Amino acid sequence: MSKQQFQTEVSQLLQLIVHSLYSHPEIFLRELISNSSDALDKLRHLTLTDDKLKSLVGNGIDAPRIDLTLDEENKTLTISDTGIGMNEEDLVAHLGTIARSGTKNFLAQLSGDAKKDSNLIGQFGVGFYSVFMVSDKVEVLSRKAGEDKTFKWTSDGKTGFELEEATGDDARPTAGTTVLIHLNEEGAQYASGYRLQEIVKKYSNHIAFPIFLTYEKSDWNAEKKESEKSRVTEQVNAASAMWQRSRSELTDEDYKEFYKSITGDWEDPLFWFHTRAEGTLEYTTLFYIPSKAPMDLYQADYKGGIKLYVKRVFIMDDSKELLPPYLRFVRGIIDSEDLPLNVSREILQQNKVLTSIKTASVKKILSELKTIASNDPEKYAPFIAEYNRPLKEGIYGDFANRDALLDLVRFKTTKADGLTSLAEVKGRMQPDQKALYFITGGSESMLRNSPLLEIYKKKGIEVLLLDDDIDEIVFSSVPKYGDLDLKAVNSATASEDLKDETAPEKSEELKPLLEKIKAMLGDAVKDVRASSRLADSPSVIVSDEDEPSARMRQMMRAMGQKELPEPMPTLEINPDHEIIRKLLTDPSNSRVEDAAWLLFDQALLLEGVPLKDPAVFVQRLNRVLNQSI
Ligand SMILES: Nc1ncnc2c1ncn2[C@@H]1O[C@H](COP(=O)(O)OP(=O)(O)OP(=O)(O)O)[C@@H](O)[C@H]1O
Repeated sequence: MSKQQFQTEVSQLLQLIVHSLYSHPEIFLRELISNSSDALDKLRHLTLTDDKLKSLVGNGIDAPRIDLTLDEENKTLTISDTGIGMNEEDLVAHLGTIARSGTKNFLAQLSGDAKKDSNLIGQFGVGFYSVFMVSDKVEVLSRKAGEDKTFKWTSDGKTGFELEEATGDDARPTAGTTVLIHLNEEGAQYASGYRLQEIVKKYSNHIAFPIFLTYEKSDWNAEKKESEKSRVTEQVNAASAMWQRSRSELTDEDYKEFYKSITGDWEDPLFWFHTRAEGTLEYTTLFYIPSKAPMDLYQADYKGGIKLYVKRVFIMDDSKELLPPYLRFVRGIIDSEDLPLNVSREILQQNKVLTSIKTASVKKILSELKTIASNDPEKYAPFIAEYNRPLKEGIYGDFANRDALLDLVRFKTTKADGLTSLAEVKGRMQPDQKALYFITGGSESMLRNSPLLEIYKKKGIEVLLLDDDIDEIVFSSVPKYGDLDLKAVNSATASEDLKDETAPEKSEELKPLLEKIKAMLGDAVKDVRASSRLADSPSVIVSDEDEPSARMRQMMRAMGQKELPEPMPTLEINPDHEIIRKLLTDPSNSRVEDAAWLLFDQALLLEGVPLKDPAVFVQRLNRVLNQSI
């Protein structure tokens, strides 16, 4: 028997682990199962490629499996696999040192602050040594495939380990590794078959090899009216990483069942996108679009819907880092071959591998949706009914994919029934139309009746009706659709587009009246000018491109922004309207002041802006009413 010290780095790492770096000691099982799964993967590969090992299959190499055996009474758990195994040198090298480059560097970075260090260690990975969170004595019996001897490695996880050749009952008849764990106080909770099943299902359900559990099972004997204990061996995992199979092997039913098993949803998903990437980065993604938007879609503390796996080992399932927030309704899995197993949430945020996977995944989801939208609008409609709004958030938040998202979002317009795409609106443009126009700021019926649309109706120009409360914020940040300008109908530049030749003359004639009204309205307006966009209404409020509109200001205030400079809207007057004509022919009319304020207030009301002083408005209205009756 030889007694050996751990490499200094191992001792340091062990110290760190045992001093509760992990808040979930249960992950020890995930780590050991994952090691077994790796060992089985390696041997599987060799039995396919190495003639000597190929010949040993069935005679020294058993069928791949992982066995968990629980001894409830003695509080021991063994994890045994039929994988590649380790010889004496391997055991020293793998379970006595940390061979990874950068280990020293990593340990030097540790600060002693458990929280900070746990993030770092997440990136580094603790692997096998995590077993010492639940045990003070671990025995490893291992026999390397193709060799005869079994070696026994024993350690208390403190200073070092003992190594000897295993004989008698300890000698393994076939290749593989058995890890015998004497559970300590912390680990005693895992001396339960039910608990182990739960952990295996949670973390290792889709490990590609069968995992069997031997434990003391209690069954209710109805006749005797008592529970009976019996020792049983049951397979506890599904043993198929469904997403690792090729698309051609899988039926629609397979996809739907798997969706239901991971989401608990009763309904079938709308669509799914299954991709395997090979090259610099290797990963598989399987994304589903639920037929109904998740209940928490609009809650700040929504749960992310993507499960992250590393080499088929479950890592986490509620991270918000796996897809951008606007795709929070997507469900499914990302399985990476390149991430470390212990990747922590904090690490995920800056991990380059994950960033690349995320970028590619977003592109994939959006392009698949685009294909459905163009090939099968009927299939696309229920998707839009549920998810148009989150896509709009993407237009605002995901600059890199804005163009793709603009093509996916659907709109109400003044011409089309139902919803339509920007591409379709573009296709219906008038020959001399200079831009695409939209109107925001109220309910659909308010928008449809807005005076701002009068001239567009007259000219046959289609206008997008943006009646969602986030539309104004979203679309004020989108200057273009392709090479076409996108303009709000109440913006000054939209009115430029509509100007006709007669306008300058009219504005000359109107000048004295405009100045008079401006003087009367004082600080309430920035300017009063002749309008080129009104047909039936006498007045309208417009705002400058670079200034938030009246309604936007209201929203900003509601969201707690108090320091907003007072809005200075511009009032536009329709030179052809009867009221204005009357005021023009009788400049000394005593009612000009009331008229000026009423023209302004009614324009505000149509914009959906509440009046600052409704009482004054009503008094004025009654005065004018009284004079006219
Ligand atoms: N069941 C096993 N069968 C064969 N070799 C094993 C087994 N368990 C561990 N090993 C060997 O010990 C090494 C160290 O394992 P450990 O879990 O500490 O790190 P890792 O698996 O390499 O890294 P990580 O767990 O961070 O992915 C493994 O790389 C492997 O070579």
